[in-house]
Amino acid sequence: MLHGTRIIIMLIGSATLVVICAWLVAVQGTTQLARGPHDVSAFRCFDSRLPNVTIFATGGTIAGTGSSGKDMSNYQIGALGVQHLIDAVPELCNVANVRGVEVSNVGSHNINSNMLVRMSQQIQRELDDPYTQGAVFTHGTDTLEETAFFMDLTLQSSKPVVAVGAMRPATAISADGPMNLLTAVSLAADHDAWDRGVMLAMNDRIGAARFTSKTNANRVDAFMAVEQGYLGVFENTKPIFFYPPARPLGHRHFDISSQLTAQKSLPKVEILYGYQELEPSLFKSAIDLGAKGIVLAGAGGGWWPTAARQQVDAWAEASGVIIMTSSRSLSGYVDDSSGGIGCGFLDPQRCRVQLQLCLEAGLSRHEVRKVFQFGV
Ligand SMILES: NC(=O)C[C@H](N)C(=O)O
Repeated sequence: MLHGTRIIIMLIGSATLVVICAWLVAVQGTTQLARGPHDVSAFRCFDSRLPNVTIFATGGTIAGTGSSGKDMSNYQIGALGVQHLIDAVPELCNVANVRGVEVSNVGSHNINSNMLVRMSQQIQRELDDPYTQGAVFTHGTDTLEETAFFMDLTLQSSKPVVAVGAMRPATAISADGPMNLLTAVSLAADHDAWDRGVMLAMNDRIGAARFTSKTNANRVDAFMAVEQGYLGVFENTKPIFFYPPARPLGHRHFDISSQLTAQKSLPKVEILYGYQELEPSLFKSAIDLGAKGIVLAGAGGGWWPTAARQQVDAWAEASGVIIMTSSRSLSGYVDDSSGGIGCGFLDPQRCRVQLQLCLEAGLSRHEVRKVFQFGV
């Protein structure tokens, strides 16, 4: 009898222990995410089994509204705040715990290097947070590629960062913003997306920030990586990659965490366009206005009129301004043969961004050449 009671007591004790352990594991599971730096109430909805993804909003057409469903060019940019964008896609709650941070609400033609620096520092802090699994930033599409490339060069983390925008305002019939946002968050929440740098999620496709550009001013399928191709696609909203994770050759990280204050802008770099009968005095004006570097969007492999070239070389020599040569063609490689430092595979706008970061880092002309012409 005594023996039987002892067995029953032992059984009850063990069962209680199991229940307590299970409860502790469950509680630990929920509190681990909830206990993060963010109050759970900051999330639109919260499920401890889902990853935490932060959405940084900057404005653009994705946050724009027009007066009618067919208005796709004359609309108000930046009419909607980040919470509105999140609330418009309740399906986000099945994918991730999303939290919105409004960085700005402007058309992307008004983004400047000071805003880029601040946003990069904000996103980096978020990625360093163990409770955050990925980040998304919404942005106007016109200069999306510059911001995405800047983030690619300055952020350091295995976690996914996804750039997203829309070609149609939120009020348009068949607005593309909500689906683009859902795929972007799905990508940022997906473990297969780790170690791939900053990506773009536009029109059911995944592109690398280094190579994907806006190739059409109006159409929904505006973004392409003409030469290098996409990284993957979305099937429904699930990201499917073509290849395992990799970073492009020539990728280099620029640490902007310490040397820049939030008030500071990056060194001034101008872009000039190459054409028949190019007027060289435009370069002189850019130098006189304080440019530390000039990128020429030259013809073909970076060519421009020989007389203009010689004149500009003399000015550059006297002033110490770095002249870079890129191409006005949609894709291709530019080396040093047409003069200046060739931008390699980078288009003029990306060449400008990388040169700004090189100048900020204090690199010499020789070091700048090495950054752009890796492997040559
Ligand atoms: N589709 C867009 O987002 C274009 C807009 N003008 C912008 O870049 O802000």
